[in-house]
Amino acid sequence: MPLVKDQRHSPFIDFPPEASSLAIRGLSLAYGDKQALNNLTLRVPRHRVTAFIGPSGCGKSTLLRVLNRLHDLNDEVVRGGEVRLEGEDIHAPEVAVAELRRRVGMVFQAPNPFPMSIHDNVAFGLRLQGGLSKRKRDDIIEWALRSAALWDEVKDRLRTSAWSLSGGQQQRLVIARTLAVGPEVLLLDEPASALDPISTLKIEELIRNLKSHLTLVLVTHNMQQAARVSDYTAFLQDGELVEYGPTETLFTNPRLARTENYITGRMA
Ligand SMILES: Nc1ncnc2c1ncn2[C@@H]1O[C@H](COP(=O)(O)OP(=O)(O)OP(=O)(O)O)[C@@H](O)[C@H]1O
Repeated sequence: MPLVKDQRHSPFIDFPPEASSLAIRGLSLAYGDKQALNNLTLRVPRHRVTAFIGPSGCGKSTLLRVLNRLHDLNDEVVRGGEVRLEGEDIHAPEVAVAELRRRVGMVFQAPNPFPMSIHDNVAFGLRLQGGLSKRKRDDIIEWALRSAALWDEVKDRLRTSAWSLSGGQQQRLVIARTLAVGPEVLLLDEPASALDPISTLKIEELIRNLKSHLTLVLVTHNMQQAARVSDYTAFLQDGELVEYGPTETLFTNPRLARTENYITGRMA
């Protein structure tokens, strides 16, 4: 992936606009008096995995939630700056939030399948969109379950309750449900932190595979996980972007002492 400026001495990587999916500029956010994000500027490259890491409370989830406008209903939130998805301002008045959330899907820490069958979970968003024949819908459901590496485990019991699946399978079902409506970006907020090690590895493999056609943004507490799955890593502290670079560089040769102290565990 080409970079737009000499990265040897800068703690910030950058990408040309045509290689980025999301462009965040001068983004600040406060919950009432509590400043959570402070003047963040970064671009998220298309069809790559970008990890947000940093100590608890540094603003990782807040930043992720801005990207599909999950703060909209919180009257306390005051935001400044802008976020562009493929060049379009996501906060512009003409943007339909439901369509934005279709394009920018989100998966949370705890798997949250709906109380319905495996099939109906994946069909849910497709039915809301309407306009598809049953045959076409079933093809998309199979494609989404295959893309989420779940098809072989559920193809003979699509009509059973989603809650009969294991936690790891439920999380892959939620990913399939999100994929079914054709997002361009997938936001993952600690997607494996409630899962056992084997399920975690499956989710990580899935994340790596999905970047062939999706842009992925991963919030994780687990630095080994960020190192295993992401191409680029942004380190946040106290609501500020401290360093942003190729994951390998950030973990083996960080530019700043603050980053090094965090990744070596010298700072909680
Ligand atoms: N709904 C909210 N109302 C008020 N303050 C909030 C709210 N959500 C988060 N905060 C505060 O904003 C700051 C950033 O929180 P955020 O959850 O984004 O951090 P984080 O890096 O994701 O933390 P963690 O790793 O613990 O999940 C914290 O000080 C947090 O207490």
